[in-house]
Amino acid sequence: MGEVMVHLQGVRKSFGDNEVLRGVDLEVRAGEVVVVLGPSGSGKSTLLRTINHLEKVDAGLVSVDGELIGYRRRGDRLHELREREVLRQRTHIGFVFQNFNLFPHLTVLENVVEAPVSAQRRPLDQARERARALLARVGLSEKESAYPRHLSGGQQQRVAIARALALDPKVLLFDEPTSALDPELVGEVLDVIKDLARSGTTMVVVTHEVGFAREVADTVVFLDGGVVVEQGPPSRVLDDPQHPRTRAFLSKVL
Ligand SMILES: Nc1ncnc2c1ncn2[C@@H]1O[C@H](COP(=O)(O)OP(=O)(O)OP(=O)(O)O)[C@@H](O)[C@H]1O
Repeated sequence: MGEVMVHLQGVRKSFGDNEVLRGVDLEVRAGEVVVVLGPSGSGKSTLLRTINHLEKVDAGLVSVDGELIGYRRRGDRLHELREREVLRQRTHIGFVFQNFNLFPHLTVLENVVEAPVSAQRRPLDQARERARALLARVGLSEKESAYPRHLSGGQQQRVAIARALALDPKVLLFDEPTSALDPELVGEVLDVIKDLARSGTTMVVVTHEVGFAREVADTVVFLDGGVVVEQGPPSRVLDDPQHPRTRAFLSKVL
């Protein structure tokens, strides 16, 4: 495993009086696949969203590749980053949403080309060439001229993964990437994520797929009530859980 790529320290987040994250520490190293499991409402999506500043933290620090997300240190004080700077940082972080979030009026190829051209100012020809290579990687070369509405959910999610990769992210975040899919389409999306894991992509995956966690995760993080109650290799957390909350969760889902 390489250097620390994502670092969360004492992260807290409330929505009104609902305290959703209650002091989360997390470290993700380059090339590591971290799978976050936990009951519904435990704060998994919120945790993921703090990593690219889609949610602003109330307390604690988040950094990606050594850069503070949302804040800059000046002397010993923290100053909030301007929106432009947050957007720049976000281009180093790929995010794959549950519901794909493709642009409906753009073709598959245009969806993948859009971010590197608009957010990273890459030349169009170069972005197109890279997008075609990524569509080949997710097995969708023949669909480059189709519109999202003509694709299955699994195909749309594979386009969304290609789009996230087009930014050459330092880390790729997945928020329940298969939970909006019909069961028969889940496998094709998980296969793409497994392929990325094998090639050393740094990833944080929030999912309910315990089998996937067992097969792919280097580290399983179990979140409950906004705190990490247990973390470690899948062989330990899933097969020999130490915390009663982890045991209770696994007895329901396995
Ligand atoms: N933007 C928001 N405004 C208000 N409350 C929110 C917001 N986002 C999340 N919450 C609340 O935070 C809590 C945790 O939500 P979160 O989506 O992070 O949990 P989760 O573990 O991902 O759940 P699930 O597995 O059901 O997706 C929930 O009570 C939710 O209602």
